[in-house]
Amino acid sequence: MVVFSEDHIQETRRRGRIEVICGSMFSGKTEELIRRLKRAKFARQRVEIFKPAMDTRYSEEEVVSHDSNSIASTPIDSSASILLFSSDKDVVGIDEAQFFDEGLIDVCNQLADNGIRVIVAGLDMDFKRIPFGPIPALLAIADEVTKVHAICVKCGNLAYATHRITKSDKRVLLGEKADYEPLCRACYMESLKEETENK
Ligand SMILES: Nc1ncnc2c1ncn2[C@@H]1O[C@H](COP(=O)(O)OP(=O)(O)O)[C@@H](O)[C@H]1O
Ligand SMILES: Cc1cn([C@H]2C[C@H](O)[C@@H](COP(=O)(O)O)O2)c(=O)[nH]c1=O
Ligand SMILES: [Zn+2]
Repeated sequence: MVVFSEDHIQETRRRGRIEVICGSMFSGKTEELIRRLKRAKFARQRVEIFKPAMDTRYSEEEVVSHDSNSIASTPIDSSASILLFSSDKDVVGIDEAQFFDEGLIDVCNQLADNGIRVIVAGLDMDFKRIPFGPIPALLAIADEVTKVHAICVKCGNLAYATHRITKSDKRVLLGEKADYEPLCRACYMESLKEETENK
């Protein structure tokens, strides 16, 4: 029996489905999204990538990973715009999906129902570990879910949450290593305890 580690059918045959890549910050969500989208392009699929226009962290136009991998994208303000730009596409990628409105759930379903492969990447939880924006509902309706993990910067175990270093209670705060760190559950709890003690 021959076992392929990659399901190549996704890259060559037009078949509607929703794939969600989730995890903490630095877990490799964007790299995995870019990897799948670049492979789809090699397979001559018509690909479009969207990101929230407010995510200007590394670039206004491109989707960029923490390791500087990048791919051209279309920044948009509202999930409804995705439908306008996607009718002639085979594959649609969406990064930083946690920042989109709840309409994204219906948009992804409509695209997949129309035969488009939809690949969504986003944070599953905010810095307080509360499920983030439309991601929990997208996980529910997805055909396939991939949870990726960063390395806990305190102990080297697998990280599962994002700890905010910067003092701010706002839910949305763009940032990277100076503002956030990926931690395992035990180190996350320890950090919260230290913060309470130092108040
Ligand atoms: N603690 C960490 N654990 C794993 N990767 C890390 C860590 N800190 C920095 N990185 C870098 O982040 C990259 C993943 O970046 P990216 O795909 O943009 O993640 P995400 O989109 O999940 O935030 C890794 O390839 C690695 O180079
Ligand atoms: C946890 C958390 C994160 N953010 C912001 C910080 C970054 O700009 C993005 C996440 O980017 P990544 O590709 O997953 O590294 O989200 C936020 O606004 N609020 C939060 O609670
Ligand atoms: Zn740890």
